[in-house]
Parts: sequence; C-alpha cells; structure tokens
Amino acid sequence: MKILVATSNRKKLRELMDILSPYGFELELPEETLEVEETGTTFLENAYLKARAYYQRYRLPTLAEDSGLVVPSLGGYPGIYSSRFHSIDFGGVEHGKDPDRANIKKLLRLMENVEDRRAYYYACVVLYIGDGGVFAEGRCEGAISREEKGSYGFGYDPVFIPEGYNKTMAELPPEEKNRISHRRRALTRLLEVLRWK
Ligand SMILES: O=P(O)(O)OP(=O)(O)OP(=O)(O)OC[C@H]1O[C@@H](n2cnc3c(O)ncnc32)[C@H](O)[C@@H]1O
Ligand SMILES: [Mg+2]
Repeated sequence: MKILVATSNRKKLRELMDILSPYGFELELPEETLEVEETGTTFLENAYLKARAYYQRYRLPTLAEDSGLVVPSLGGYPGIYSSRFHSIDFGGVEHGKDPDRANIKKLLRLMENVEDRRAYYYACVVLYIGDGGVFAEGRCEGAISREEKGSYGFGYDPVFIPEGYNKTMAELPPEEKNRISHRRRALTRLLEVLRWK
C-alpha cells in the first residue's frame, strides 16, 4: 500500500520507513513539502493538521506524526513545542543552523538544578484517508542525562536515556532505537487498529 508521509523531517521519515517497510507499506515523500503551522494544543491535533494539509493537496492516504519530549518536572515542556523549544518563552537560545543542539542546550540549562530527571518521548501517528482517519499513540520512558553523548538519531537523543539502558538514545544503533521508540510503539498500535498485524 502506498502512503504519503506528511513530514519535513528526513530523520523522522527514515525511522518511519525502517519501521513500516517490513509490513509492506511503501512510504512516499510528497513532491513538495508544505509549511504546515502546528497551531494545535495537543500532539493529536498537530498530527491531524499535518495529515489533512497534505491530503488536501495530494489526495492520497497520508501518514503524519507529531512527537516530542515530555519532562514532567518542567511542567510537561518541551512537549508539543519540542522542535522549536529553543525559541519559545523563558529565554531563547541562539538557534544558529542547528535547532536540535539549541534545544538540548536550553533543556540542560533549565534542568541544571533539577533532581527529578524523568522524561518520556511521545508520538501520535495519524493515517488520514479523507473524511477522517485513525490514530495511535506511543511512549518511550526514560530520563534526561547531564551531558550529551552519541551521534545516532536526532533531536533530544544525545540527552535521553531510555529506561533500562545506561546509554543515551544517540548511542544506540538505529535498529535498537527503532525497537523501543515511541514511534515504533505508536506505529505498532496503528497497525493493530488497522488489523494489519
Ligand atoms: O512536523 P514534521 O515536519 O513531521 O517534523 P518535526 O521535526 O517538526 O516534527 P514534530 O513537529 O513532530 O516535532 C518533533 C520534535 O520532537 C523531538 N523528537 C521527536 N521524536 C524524537 C526522537 O525520536 N528522538 C529525538 N527527538 C525527538 C525533536 O525535537 C523533534 O523535532
Ligand atoms: Mg513539526
């Protein structure tokens, strides 16, 4: 089954493809990426906004995903703001050409004196097929380290230590991340909802 993927993040796309290709899905990138404003107040709303925007443009079954890092001791931040955390309230951090690094820098600074370092990744995936769609969510529990380590993955992976590991997500090879990630869990549930597996 051919599915359009509503994302502008190449690394996210790679992970979605690696997870879904064994199930016979052919993920296609849109000819043109759309600038979709993520104005929703939840991951689910934002995933729908992205899916719907691409569906309206291309009229193909569309998969979108909205994800982020949730840190309860920061009141849930960065949460739905994860990709642009460096630029929102309590003091921006110089963006440069590397928003992921700026986000991490800000997170570590805010957590300098925070003892409770528990955090989780969250992903909401939506398969949109016209009048509506199906969605599923997944979580990956862990904690925020005090320093960056590793170079695999993207986003907050260099400071996210998944539960049961003493390495950061960025130190785990892609196959290992894709086995335990929030993205994997959300997609597995989606396939179950679709009775695909
Ligand atoms: O909206 P699209 O175009 O799909 O791409 P995006 O990167 O903006 O994606 P999101 O809006 O869903 O924001 C997700 C952010 O959450 C963080 N994040 C999500 N999944 C992650 C993962 O597996 N590893 C590390 N950080 C992750 C990272 O900062 C992402 O930029
Ligand atoms: Mg986004």
